[in-house]
Amino acid sequence: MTQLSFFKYQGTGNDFVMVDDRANQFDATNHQLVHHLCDRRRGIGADGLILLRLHPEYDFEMVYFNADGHLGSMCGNGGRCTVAFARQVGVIDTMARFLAADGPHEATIDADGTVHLRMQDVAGQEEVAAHNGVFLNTGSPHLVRFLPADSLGAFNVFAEGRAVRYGALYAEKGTNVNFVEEPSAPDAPWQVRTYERGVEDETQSCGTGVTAVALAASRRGASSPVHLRTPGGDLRVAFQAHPDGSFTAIYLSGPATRVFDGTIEIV
Ligand SMILES: N[C@@H](CCC[C@H](N)C(=O)O)C(=O)O
Repeated sequence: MTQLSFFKYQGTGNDFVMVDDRANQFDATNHQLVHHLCDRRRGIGADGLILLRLHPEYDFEMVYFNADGHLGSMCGNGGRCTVAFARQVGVIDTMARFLAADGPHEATIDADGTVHLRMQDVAGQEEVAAHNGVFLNTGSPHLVRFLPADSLGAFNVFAEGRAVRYGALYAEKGTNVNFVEEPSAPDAPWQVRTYERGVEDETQSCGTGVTAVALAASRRGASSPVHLRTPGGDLRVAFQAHPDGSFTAIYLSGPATRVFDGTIEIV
């Protein structure tokens, strides 16, 4: 029996077990252990687990696992939390250049703790008639489906999201699925609920998901920055949209909070 020290972070309710693995001691192939640590009844409980590792060319590397114990693709909320964590342990001050699953990222931290995370450029988006939505890759794959006014609150995100995630179109790799309601007034936020692949449930918020929604919304008239409201809180996405359908200078901004820390026995 050994003990693992961990920190718990959350960004708009998307929560993560954070491990300082600068000594490179965590066995990243131990999917069962990651799954156990993310278990809300038997472990610490989280939507994912993140290792903060050193990297020779960057301030640090972020290694992200979904709650199912397997390596995930990019995690926007997790990225913001890792930046806040890197500052907590003294790896960075208010600016970071780090490596994640989808490549390099830059970030800054405001005095109030807001983290601005630069996302990878996005080449475009694809109409998906079968699901009445659009598909984009913002570091993670996302289907965005727009719903009629006043329908998001009662919408069955779990059942509908799961059907798309495991459906014929995405069967091989799966996708995250976002359901969106357009703002009722010009300055109101876009409302988003997300079914997350790898968590296999609705989460309180998804950073790469709201980024996908903001870019899809720009094709429906929204201009940068787009304000988005998730069940776990508000996020902002700024970007430059180009005539060829691509997007650059994409920034995801929002809070990233340390919740608690501790140690857990592992076998
Ligand atoms: N919560 C994340 C999304 C993580 C990616 C995902 N679940 C996957 O691997 O498909 C976020 O904030 O972006």
